[in-house]
Amino acid sequence: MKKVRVLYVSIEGNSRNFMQRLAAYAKTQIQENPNNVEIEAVEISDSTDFAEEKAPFFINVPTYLEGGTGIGPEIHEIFTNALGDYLDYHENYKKLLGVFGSGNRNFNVQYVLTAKRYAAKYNKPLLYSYELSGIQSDLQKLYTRIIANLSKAGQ
Ligand SMILES: Cc1cc2nc3c(=O)[nH]c(=O)nc-3n(C[C@H](O)[C@H](O)[C@H](O)COP(=O)(O)O)c2cc1C
Repeated sequence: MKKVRVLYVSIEGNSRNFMQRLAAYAKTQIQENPNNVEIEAVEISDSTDFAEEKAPFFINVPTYLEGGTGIGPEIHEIFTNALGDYLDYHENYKKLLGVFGSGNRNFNVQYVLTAKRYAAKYNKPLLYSYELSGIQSDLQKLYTRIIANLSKAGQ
């Protein structure tokens, strides 16, 4: 059975909840079709040991920014930096296939800006974004993007 890792950050629990539901959703899809892909959701935090990723993977990151108006050059990421460090470790980012992002539309132009910034920094596509802990259709759409992009990458 094929399996892919999705590395994620979660400070307040929304992304963790989403990723657990995504892994459970993938299991239901595998029951329907054994060729579907299992999701290994891996939380990255300040206490995660760095490791070299062995296979292509995705990331899922919420938005936490600080500084200035929020969109100028003076902004910087808060709370998600462990993921950036993990991606840089042994050039893990070279195996990164794409980025999923979450946020809150109340932040207007800053909506899912962290994921956009990660995508731009590592020159990878932002494949999907959703609000807070997402809804069922987000799970379905994001899972479809995972399957499509794995296949595009020849996995
Ligand atoms: C201090 C703080 C700053 C945030 N800044 C943004 C933001 O700039 N843009 C955005 O779309 N969402 C922003 N959010 C919303 C979070 O990204 C959103 O609640 C997300 O689901 C949190 O994920 P988590 O619960 O997994 O940590 C912010 C939330 C907090 C608490």
